[in-house]
Amino acid sequence: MNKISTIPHKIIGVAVIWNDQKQILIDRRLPKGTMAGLWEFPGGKIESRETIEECIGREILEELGIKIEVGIHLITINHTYSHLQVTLTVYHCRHLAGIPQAIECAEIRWVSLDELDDFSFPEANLAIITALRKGQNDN
Ligand SMILES: Nc1nc2c([nH]c(=O)n2[C@H]2C[C@H](O)[C@@H](COP(=O)(O)OP(=O)(O)OP(=O)(O)O)O2)c(=O)[nH]1
Ligand SMILES: [Mg+2]
Repeated sequence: MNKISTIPHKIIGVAVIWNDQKQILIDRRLPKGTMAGLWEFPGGKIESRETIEECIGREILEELGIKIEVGIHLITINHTYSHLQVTLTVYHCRHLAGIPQAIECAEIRWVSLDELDDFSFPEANLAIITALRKGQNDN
């Protein structure tokens, strides 16, 4: 008999936030909960009646207290974890104002593309990081 999948599906807006030093902002997830302690690109769930760009701007203000410009789409990843399915819609963004604060995460860092290898990310992020590196080679 076919088993109907009942695992939750989250639609997430994700920001790759660049500063003027060509660094990217990453945050470390809290020590408890889903994917505890892993690093990620900041973002969160889309709410009804907002666009993905609005979602990203809102989440970044809520989670980090900074203003960003949401730029071009980088990649959309559909990934299934054991108990969760995620759609990560990732945009290049630019830091505009404010000093990032760890409001809803454990830690934050500005890192270069090369330094991303020193941090542990959720499985779905491999494709995001590959897309970022590919983009770098095109420049
Ligand atoms: N923001 C973000 N989420 C990611 C990344 N990679 C990845 O697998 N995810 C997953 C982790 C979470 O399950 C989900 C993000 O959802 P969320 O931030 O709204 O939810 P959460 O689990 O932190 O907490 P909650 O609000 O559901 O309690 O996407 C990433 O790079 N950035
Ligand atoms: Mg979040």
